[in-house]
Amino acid sequence: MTGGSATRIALIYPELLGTYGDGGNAIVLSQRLRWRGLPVEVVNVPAGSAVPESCDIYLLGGGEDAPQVLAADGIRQNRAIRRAVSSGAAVLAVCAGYQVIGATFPSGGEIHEGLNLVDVETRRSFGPSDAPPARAVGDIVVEPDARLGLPTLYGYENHAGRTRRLPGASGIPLGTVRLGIGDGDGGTDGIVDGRVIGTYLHGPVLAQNPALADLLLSWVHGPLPPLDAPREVEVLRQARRRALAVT
Ligand SMILES: NC(=O)CC[C@H](N)C(=O)O
Repeated sequence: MTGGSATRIALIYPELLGTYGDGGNAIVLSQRLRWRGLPVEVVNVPAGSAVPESCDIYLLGGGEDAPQVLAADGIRQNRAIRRAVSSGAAVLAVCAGYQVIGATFPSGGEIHEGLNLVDVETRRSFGPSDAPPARAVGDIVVEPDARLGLPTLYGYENHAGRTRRLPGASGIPLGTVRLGIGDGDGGTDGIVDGRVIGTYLHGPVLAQNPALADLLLSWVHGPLPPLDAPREVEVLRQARRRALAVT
């Protein structure tokens, strides 16, 4: 994006993908820009409306199985997010959003087409047994891939789906699960492919992990001025680390 223009943050279909409070990610991103004196515009994209192509960061949150089908169908009406990504936009997709940006995901006993932005697929189970695993509910702690230069990620998860990379998938897992389930493939959570991030972490994830917010912002803005962030965030992160007994 160019020098003085506002960073545009699109909150996609919050009525369908807002069940778990992930709309807070838009608040965190915009506040971290405002604290730095940088202009920002949050673009609320109501369910069913055309997704604009002109945004810098696209946010998709978590939702229930049926709403996420509606969301995928609506977003697919145009290819705005795909075109924006190929022009340098970033995406943060959480839980249902993560499933939706992949190739396929389950809902109502059927497999639905995702947006194919990242090379993952989601099912109720990838195991041999007919009985799917229990819903993944609780705290989740992820050690991010070292290449991302991020500290430990904290959040909570609440999902039935299990996600895995497709053969030959591009991108890297967001990180290694130290507590919780994540993708459920035996150790990873999420994907980072170019400027597209998918993850199972709610929280909102950017409120608990401001370094991840700044990574997204730096991708679309370039180097960010230093920020004298409120100390409370780090105090809360340390308290969380101790409470979860993750060393
Ligand atoms: N928290 C969510 O977004 C849930 C996603 C999806 N409906 C599942 O249960 O797997």
